[in-house]
Amino acid sequence: MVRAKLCGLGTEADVHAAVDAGADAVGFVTDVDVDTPREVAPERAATLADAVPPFVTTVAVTIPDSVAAAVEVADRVHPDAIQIHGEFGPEDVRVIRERAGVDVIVALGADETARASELEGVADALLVDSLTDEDAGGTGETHDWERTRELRESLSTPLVLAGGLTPENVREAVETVDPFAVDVASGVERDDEPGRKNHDALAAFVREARAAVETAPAAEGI
Ligand SMILES: O=C(O)c1ccccc1N[C@@H]1O[C@H](COP(=O)(O)O)[C@@H](O)[C@H]1O
Repeated sequence: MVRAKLCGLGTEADVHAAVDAGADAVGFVTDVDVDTPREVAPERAATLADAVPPFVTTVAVTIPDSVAAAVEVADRVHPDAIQIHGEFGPEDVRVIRERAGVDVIVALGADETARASELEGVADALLVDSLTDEDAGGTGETHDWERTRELRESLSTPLVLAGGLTPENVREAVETVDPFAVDVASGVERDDEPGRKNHDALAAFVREARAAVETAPAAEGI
């Protein structure tokens, strides 16, 4: 069954709603040098992560400008995993894993197939997103899912599908790409308050993702 990460949470109420919705992972956007309504300070991310019960993975989502900055975010937030955006290579990821002592999810663009191969077996997961020129996510834009399916088939590292997912399109996205997990930020937000979550949309997103008919070999015949 596909897993769901609900990302960009900024309040305790949104954290509880995400957990109640059945999230497998929750994300806190912190230390990103871009303009986004989802950013929280590392200390706030740590407080929110503290409110997450066992069996739900906490993820610090960040755009660090160095390996040391990535480790510092992990040290300040104490997440279960860190999601790094930026031009990090396999050796960087190895060092971050070792120094931070947490799983490392590397965000990359859907066309970065060579980089994905380099990071295969080094990163704990690869998150394929529709990134901006600054390597940021949260764009609300989808990408070519057929291509991402081909990438997924070429990798054994878990692939997380992100970028423009919503309760309305996530079922088709899962059926097309067959990812390990899906990730959403802007597609489950309130219209009247950017950055805050629509709690009905959080529940609908998880429900729709899990309603998808999956086609991965591991799921066949079960
Ligand atoms: O959400 C953000 O604003 C953000 C900023 C900087 C780096 C990553 C960010 N978010 C990540 O992007 C995905 C996809 O976002 P969306 O669903 O297209 O809005 C999100 O889940 C985060 O992992």
